[in-house]
Amino acid sequence: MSGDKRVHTSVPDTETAIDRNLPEFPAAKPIDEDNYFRLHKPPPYLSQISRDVAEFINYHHLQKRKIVLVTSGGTTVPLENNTVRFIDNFSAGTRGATSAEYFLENGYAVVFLHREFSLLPYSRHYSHTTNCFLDYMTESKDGKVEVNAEFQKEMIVVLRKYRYAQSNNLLLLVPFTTVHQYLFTLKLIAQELSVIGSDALFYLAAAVSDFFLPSSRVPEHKIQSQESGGKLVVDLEPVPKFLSRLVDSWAPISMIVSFKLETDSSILIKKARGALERYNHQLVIGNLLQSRKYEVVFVTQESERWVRLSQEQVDAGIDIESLIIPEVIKLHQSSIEEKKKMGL
Ligand SMILES: CC(C)(COP(=O)(O)O)[C@@H](O)C(=O)NCCC(=O)N[C@@H](CSSC[C@H](N)C(=O)O)C(=O)O
Repeated sequence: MSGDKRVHTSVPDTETAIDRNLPEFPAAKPIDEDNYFRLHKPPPYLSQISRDVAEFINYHHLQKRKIVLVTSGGTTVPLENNTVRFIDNFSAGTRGATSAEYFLENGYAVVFLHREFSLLPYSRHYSHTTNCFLDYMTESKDGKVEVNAEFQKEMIVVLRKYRYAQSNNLLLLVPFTTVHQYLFTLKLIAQELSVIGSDALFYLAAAVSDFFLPSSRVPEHKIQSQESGGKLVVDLEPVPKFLSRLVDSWAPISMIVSFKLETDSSILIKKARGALERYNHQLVIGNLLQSRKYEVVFVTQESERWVRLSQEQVDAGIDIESLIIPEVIKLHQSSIEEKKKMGL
C-alpha cells in the first residue's frame, strides 16, 4: 500500500458500481435529484473530503476570507464498471485552473474541484503537454539541473505565487473523474460552504455530462465487441439538473456562476439566458468552444455583455480570465452587500 494519503478518483470503485439490487431508473422521465442521490451509493472517499473541506472552510471563515468553489475539467460516464471505455466531456481545465489563480490573487481561498490529472493552478504553466517543463531546464557545468536563464524571471513569479498559496493554505485540491463523483462531491461541498452564506461563491467551469448510465445497467467487465452483433448500443439517462438543487437548496444564499458552452454562435446567448431563467442564479458566462480563450459573454437578469481580449492582449499572451475574474468579484461584492441588507 503506497504512503500516498491523497484521494484518487480515476480508478473505478469496483465495490459499488454494479449494485444489481438498484431498481431500474424510470425510463424517459427526468431523474429526480433526490432519487439519484438516494439510489446511488456515495464515493467511498467522501468522508475524507468532507473533513478536509470543513477544516478548510473553518480556517478561512475565522479569518473572514471569502471562499470560491471553482469546478474544472470534464466528467466521465463509464460504460463498464472495470472501465475500459467511457464518454468524456471536453475540457482541458485551462478555464478553471487559470481562474483559480486570479481568485487567489484577489484574496479568495479556493476549493478546486477538478478532473483528476487535468490542468492545475500554477503547474498548468509547465505541464507535461503545453510547455514541457524539461524544456525550461539545463545542465550546469558541474552536472546539476538548473532553470534556463531566459526563463528565470517568468518562473520565479509563478513559483512564488504557488508557494504563497501553499504556505497560507489558500488552495484545496479536490478531484473527481466520473459525473457520479462530481455530483456527490459538489453537493457535499455546497452544503459545507452554506455555513458561510453570501461569502461563498460558486464558479462552475467544469464540463458536466448531461447523460449517465445508471449503476443498474453498468456491465462489470469490458464489453465484448463480438457480442450483440458487434454493435454497441448505449441507453443513457439524463443527469439530474443539479444546478436547480444548488440554487434552491444546497447553497441558497451564495452567488452562483455557471458557464454555458456552445459551438453555434447563433444560439449562445439564447441558451445562456435560458439557463439563467431555468435555474434563477446570478450569472451565466457563455462561451464558444472555438473562441473561449479570447471572448465570453456575461448574461445576467439585467443584461448581456461581451468581454473580449484585444488583438494586442492576445498577442501579449494575456489570459481572458484576467478580465473575467475582476468582473465576477465585483458582482459577488454587490451580491454580498445585497444579502447583508436583507439580513442574510
Ligand atoms: C469547458 C470550458 C469551455 C473551458 O474549457 P477548458 O479551458 O478547455 O477547460 C468552460 O469555459 C465551460 O464552458 N464550462 C462549462 C461547460 C458545460 O458543461 N456547461 C453546461 C452547464 S454546467 S452542467 C449543468 C447541467 N448540464 C445542467 O443543465 O444542470 C452546459 O453548457 O450545459
